[in-house]
Parts: sequence; C-alpha cells; structure tokens
Amino acid sequence: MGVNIDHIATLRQARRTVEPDPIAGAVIAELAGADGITVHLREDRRHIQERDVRLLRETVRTHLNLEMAPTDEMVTIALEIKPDYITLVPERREEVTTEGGLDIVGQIERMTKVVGQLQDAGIPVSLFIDANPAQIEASARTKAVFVELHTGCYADACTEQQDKELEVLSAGSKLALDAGLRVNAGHGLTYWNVYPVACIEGMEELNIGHTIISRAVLVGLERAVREMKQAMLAT
Ligand SMILES: CC(=O)[C@@H](O)[C@H](O)COP(=O)(O)O
Ligand SMILES: NCC(=O)COP(=O)(O)O
Repeated sequence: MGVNIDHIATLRQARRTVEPDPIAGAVIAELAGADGITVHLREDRRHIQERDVRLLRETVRTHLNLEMAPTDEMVTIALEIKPDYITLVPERREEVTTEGGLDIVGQIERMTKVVGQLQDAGIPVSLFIDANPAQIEASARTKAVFVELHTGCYADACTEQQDKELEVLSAGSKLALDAGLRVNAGHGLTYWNVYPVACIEGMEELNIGHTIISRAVLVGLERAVREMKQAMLAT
C-alpha cells in the first residue's frame, strides 16, 4: 500500500501556513504500515511543494513514488531529486482531480523519450493509464517498468456497474503482466471498495490517499478537541 499524502498538503495550502506538515504525515503513515509514500507534484503546486519532495527524499524509509506530468520542468526536478520511482500522470489545470489515464497511444514518441530519460537515470517509471488494451500495449512499447491502472471508473460506478469495471481492471492487469509490465492501481479507492481490487492477481501496489486522510480527520478530531481544551486550562 502506497499512502498518498497530497491531501494533507491541500489542507496546509488552504491557509498557506506550515501545518499540517505532510512530512510528519509520511512518518506516521510509515509507522502504521504504509509500504510506500506517494506525492503528486502538480504543475500548479496546489498541494505538494518542491520543498516537500526534497525533504521526503531524505526522510522516507520505505519508497517514495513521485507522481508528475511528463513535462520538461518536472523531468528536470525528478532527475535532481531522484525518487524511488516515478508515476507519469495526465494533468489539466482546471480539473478538481485526475480524470483518467494518460494517452500513451497518442503520444508514444514523447512518452518513450520521457520514460527513457528517467529510466536511464536509474528511476523506474510507471504510467498511469486506463485499463485499455491499446494503452497497455503502447505502455509496454515505451519500456516503462510499471503501469498504474486508473481505478476511478470502478470507484465511481454504481453498484450494478462495479463488477463490470472490476472485470475491466482484472483483464487489464492480466494483459499488462503478459506484456512484461508490473501492475499497480489507484484513484478513488475507499475502505468500502478496495478489497476486490486488492484481490486482482498480480496487483503489486495500491496507491490510496483521499479516503485515508478523510478518515484521519474524523477519527482524530475527538483527541484534537480534548487536547485544545487541556491547552486552554493548562497553568
Ligand atoms: C494521479 C492520482 O490519482 C493522484 O495523484 C491524485 O490526482 C491526487 O489527488 P489530486 O487529484 O487531488 O491532486
Ligand atoms: N495514484 C492514485 C493516488 O495516488 C491516490 O488517489 P486518491 O486515493 O487520493 O484518489
């Protein structure tokens, strides 16, 4: 399980202050059993900042997965910071959250070049794609090590459609494995929908963020209120 800590930084950036610090969040997530820490350095810097990625590079004890758009600016940053692996993701500035996978088929030359630049520097690359046979086949052609299957459609599906979306993910995972790719998945997974995806054969890592941070806010609130009351009464 890779814990995505972007959403801690979203809260910090809402006030442009220093708390909550995602670096502290990463330490707690690792102590609680996270196998990796994921951050998405967006071009608009709406949550994670370069300072966070640099500090995480020094403090993360599991592995650091940097999600980023396949732009020259991001490649320069990544080559300098050298995370343990990189997940290339599509980005649109106006989007509320990532809306789908990369179009590898439509930009195969660009993607192959970026994958080569990063992997030649010793950083394995994962491509965030929809579980679509053409995209999987094109991903294998870029020589990327991993794909991350976008689980957003599965997560958003109504109950009747969810089995169908799960089947798409299972078939995509099998196709990717057969093409020599390693398989991760993520986006929109929750405590209620994660189990069937975790059971897909060959699934290596699930990257999960929003549901964990949302739950943390609620289950931690009682203690936070108590501690403030104590702080007011302390002599
Ligand atoms: C690619 C992906 O699914 C995550 O990086 C997600 O996008 C993070 O959350 P935001 O979309 O809120 O940046
Ligand atoms: N790549 C998916 C990810 O890192 C977490 O997405 P979400 O759980 O915050 O939707």
